Amino acid sequence: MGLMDLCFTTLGLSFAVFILLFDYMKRRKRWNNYPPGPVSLPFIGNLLQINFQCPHVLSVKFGKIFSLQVGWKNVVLLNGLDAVKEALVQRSDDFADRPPFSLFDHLGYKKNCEGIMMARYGHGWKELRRFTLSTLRNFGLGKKSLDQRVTEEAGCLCSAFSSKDGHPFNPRFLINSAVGNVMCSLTFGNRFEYSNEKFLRMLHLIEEAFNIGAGIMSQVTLNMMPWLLYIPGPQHNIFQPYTDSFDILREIVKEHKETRDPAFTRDFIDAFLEEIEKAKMDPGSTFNENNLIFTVFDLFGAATETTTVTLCWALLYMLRYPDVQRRVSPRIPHSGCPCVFHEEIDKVIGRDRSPEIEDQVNLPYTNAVVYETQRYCDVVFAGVPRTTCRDTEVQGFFIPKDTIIIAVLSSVLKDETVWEKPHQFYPEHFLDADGQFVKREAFLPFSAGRRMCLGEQLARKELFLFFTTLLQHFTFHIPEDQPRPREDGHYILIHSPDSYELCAIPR
Ligand code: HEM
Repeated sequence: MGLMDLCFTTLGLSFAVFILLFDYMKRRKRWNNYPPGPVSLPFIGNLLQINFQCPHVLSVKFGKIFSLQVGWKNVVLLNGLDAVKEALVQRSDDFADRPPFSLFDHLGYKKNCEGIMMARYGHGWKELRRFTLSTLRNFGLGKKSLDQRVTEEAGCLCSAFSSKDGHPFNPRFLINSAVGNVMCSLTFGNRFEYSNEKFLRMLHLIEEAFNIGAGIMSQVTLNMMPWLLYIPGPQHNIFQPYTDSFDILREIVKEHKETRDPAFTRDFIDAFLEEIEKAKMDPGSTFNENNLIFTVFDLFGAATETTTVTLCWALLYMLRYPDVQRRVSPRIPHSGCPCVFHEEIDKVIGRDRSPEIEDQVNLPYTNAVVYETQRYCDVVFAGVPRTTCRDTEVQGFFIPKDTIIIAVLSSVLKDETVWEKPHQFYPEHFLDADGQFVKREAFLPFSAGRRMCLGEQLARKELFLFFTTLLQHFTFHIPEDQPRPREDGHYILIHSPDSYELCAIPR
């Protein structure tokens, strides 16, 4: 071997040792009492050991609070009611941040212009969340109340189901259109026909963007290896549905600006434009036009998939558990079981008027079925990632600042120490001995604490009113010659049912 070769080999080896040492230092845990976890591999950490469908499976070995290494990022998973509640509720402030997400950095998200879902915890997020909550909650804006908008849409959804004349169909598309329309009504001031091309394209783009944002490529690969975005390749295609959605929203905002009457606020976009006007002199304000686009996009993304998928699960459970369906709405022939709850919808609401949100208190069984659907299908099964804003602790474990936190909601909704039948569909979880509805502390499908779901009230209304109106008008059957739909489904950020068909028979 020549001197030159020897030099290169020594240099190469030194470099390799340096890189391995650097990687080791990055992955080394220098804190006492940091949550335990599996041994991590150089550079990729525990990436190969993560079970994306059931992230809490390692808790069997490491306990309810355990750690993972994803690349050089420290991740801690919290499982079970006690750990999740202590972190998200009792130490709400410490766990209120979101991790940086390189996908969004490349889309132009920056301080005070990062929408609401992935916004870093701070003044901008607080201001925007307060504004969004009060604008959606006090929807005295425009001519119609929020309840009226949902009820009207539930009627349109029933007409669309009727048009299937009892033939088999997959309900997902119609439900998604109805749920999307409620958001359109709140944010743009009007609903669309389910066949409107612009509307369909927007729903399609949002779904595509949601799936991309939730996919392995953006969640893990681009976050771990953001340099991939600086070289050409198919990874750049992931931005298209986002930029196309932003273009559609930009056009809608432009129309609003042209037709806006400052004396009359029609919808969320008008209300936001008013805030932009007020904040004109403040260059650091969170109320700016790009942030309006990102916020509306977030609202659609957060609201449509979650609510649509939950309603699809609700109908799937009605097919799988006809006894439950019969108790909610009695027209399915049954074999002589006592009719304690059976006539609930017919008895309380009848046929001549639409269900209203006030009916909830008089429909304990129906309400329990909706709650149990959310518990059992655990749509957002691993929550949305959080980050610690400062050094903190949970259940005696030390968790340093900037740790990514996964509060596994599924482990709370199916916590074996809390629920009587955690792995069964059992509406009685939400009923007391007298058949009255009871709320449960471990019912956390919307998460908890500072960053908990902002749309809970709206989602609750939609789930109850859509479900009750559909059950008032139809009985649901599995189409002849089709198998009973499966209840395991698939997991990509949210837990969705595999596609299935049903027959909606008018009652
Ligand atoms: C069944 C329906 C829904 C479920 C299960 C659900 C669940 C969730 C969950 C688990 C989170 C993460 C909270 C956390 O980080 O701890 C979240 C956040 C969020 N949700 Fe929902 N959601 C639903 C419907 C909606 C609707 C209808 C809206 C729209 C109005 C909405 C808007 C949001 C927003 C904006 C956030 C981010 C909040 C923040 O970071 O401050 N969600 N949701």
